[in-house]
Amino acid sequence: MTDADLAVTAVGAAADAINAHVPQLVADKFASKLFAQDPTLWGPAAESESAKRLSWVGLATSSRPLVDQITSLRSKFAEQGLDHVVLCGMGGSSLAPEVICATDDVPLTVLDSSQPDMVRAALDDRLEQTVVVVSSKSGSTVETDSQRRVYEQAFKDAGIDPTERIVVVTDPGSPLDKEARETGYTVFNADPDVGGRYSALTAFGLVPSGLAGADIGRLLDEAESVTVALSADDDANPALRLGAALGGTRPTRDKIVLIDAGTHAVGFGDWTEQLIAESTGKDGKGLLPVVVGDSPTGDRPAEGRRTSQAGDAGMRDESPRDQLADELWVRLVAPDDESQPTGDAVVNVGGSLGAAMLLWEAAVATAGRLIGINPFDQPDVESAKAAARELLGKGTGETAAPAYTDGAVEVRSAGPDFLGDSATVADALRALFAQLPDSGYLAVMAYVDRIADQSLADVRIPLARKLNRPVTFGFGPRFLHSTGQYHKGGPADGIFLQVTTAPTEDLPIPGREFTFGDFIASQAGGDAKVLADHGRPVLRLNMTDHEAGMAQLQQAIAEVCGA
Ligand SMILES: O=P(O)(O)OC[C@H]1O[C@](O)(CO)[C@@H](O)[C@@H]1O
Repeated sequence: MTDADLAVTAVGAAADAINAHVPQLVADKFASKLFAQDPTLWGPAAESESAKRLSWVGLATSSRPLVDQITSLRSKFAEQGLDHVVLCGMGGSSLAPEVICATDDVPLTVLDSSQPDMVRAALDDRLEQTVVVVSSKSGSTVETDSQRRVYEQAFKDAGIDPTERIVVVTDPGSPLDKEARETGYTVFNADPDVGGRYSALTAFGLVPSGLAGADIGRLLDEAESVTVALSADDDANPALRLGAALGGTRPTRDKIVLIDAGTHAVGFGDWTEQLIAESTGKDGKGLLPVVVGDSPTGDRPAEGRRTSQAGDAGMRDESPRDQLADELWVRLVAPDDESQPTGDAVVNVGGSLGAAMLLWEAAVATAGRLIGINPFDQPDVESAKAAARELLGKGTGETAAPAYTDGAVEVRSAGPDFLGDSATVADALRALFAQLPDSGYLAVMAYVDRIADQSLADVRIPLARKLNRPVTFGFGPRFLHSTGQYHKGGPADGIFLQVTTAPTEDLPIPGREFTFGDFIASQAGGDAKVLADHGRPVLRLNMTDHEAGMAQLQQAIAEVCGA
């Protein structure tokens, strides 16, 4: 099925879900009501939130004035030789620009971390030519505020006026909005009636991307070209079809494996991951995105290959395997790919980037209705932030002594006491894996420098093969703003492997009584505590020496997975 610029082609249980649900969605006029911003579509409990979270349906038009504003600002910076754009932002404030720029092959440094070495590497990179975009809808995200503080200090130390180098994107009236205007920064206010994970076509997606040189006008054209198709009460509507496949399979297939099957959109799975996980993972329900494709975040295998044999052989970076009974495979294909998917429950999705972003936003909103949740709130994210703040108040991120230390790796558990008589890292891994429910998943959460240690993401592959269950990999604290909601609010069947490390060198945060090292440790400690409070098993491995610890971890995984 193709429409202009979009293709949603399904087979097996995915096709059955489409046939079962799309006619009713059409009869209910869901699509036209969605694009008319009807807040009642997800039930009375969701109405107050959805009433202020639906402007994204019209951004292809309403964001148009931004294009010239951003393009002229880019020209002004270019005249000054400022050609290195750094984006400070988390989750919905950075994931879309990362994909937009990687796909347009324009350079953008995405600093979405509190890991001291990663922050320092960004600070040390071409400051003289650097423009920093500080993006935060709420204006209160501590990672972003901390990144802003160190860049302000770095510019001042270099004799550079920060107001000439820092551009702020935030909601009107946010704490950041007020402070930025008082300070004299260039400020773009984003549409307040769009949530972070739906903000790709707002100033949050467009300002960093446009300043970096991406063709943001084309992006809006692409979204505009499919708005009629996506708002049509019609069986061919690609958003209704994809939404039904995502949220309407019976028996439920709630593990959504996102496979790079030749899409031109680099790292698209990372952006979709937050949209799916944070929108649906709540009330003990939801869809778990499992990204197995290329990604600028380092999920790309070490050799950096882009392949497109995914989907046919099962998955790009795993040996051919049978589809699990609770998996839906979504193959992200090239825009002109009209191949038919094969398998038990597979959907091919293709289209230009702008069109695909609007498609997925509408599809997840559709899936949310079928699953019976509010796709626009994130009720469990705050709990981890509060736990992190509590630990910071105690001056450190660590709460408990290690159960034991194996070489350069401190071993701790949180939640159920599952370590037993374990004495090594390999023993601890086996003990954690023994906690995996039949319907469960393993989430690997690595609070490390995601650029320097990007190859760590490859551990997902042997672990998935060994466990024959979905395995996700996320760099911390970035995943806290993406899949973190699902881990806490979704089905309670995850087991968690948390990796933390000693930074090469810590980094103070100007005006704060804690360092980046304290902060990231408290984020990891806080998240582990909240997961434990939800009764989830967490294995916490802390590298007291980074290189030695990482080598030990790789060796232990190889031993346990029988490599
Ligand atoms: O743009 P902000 O307000 O800094 O929030 C960043 C991210 O953190 C969250 O609020 C929670 O994880 C996301 O929904 C959001 O995209």
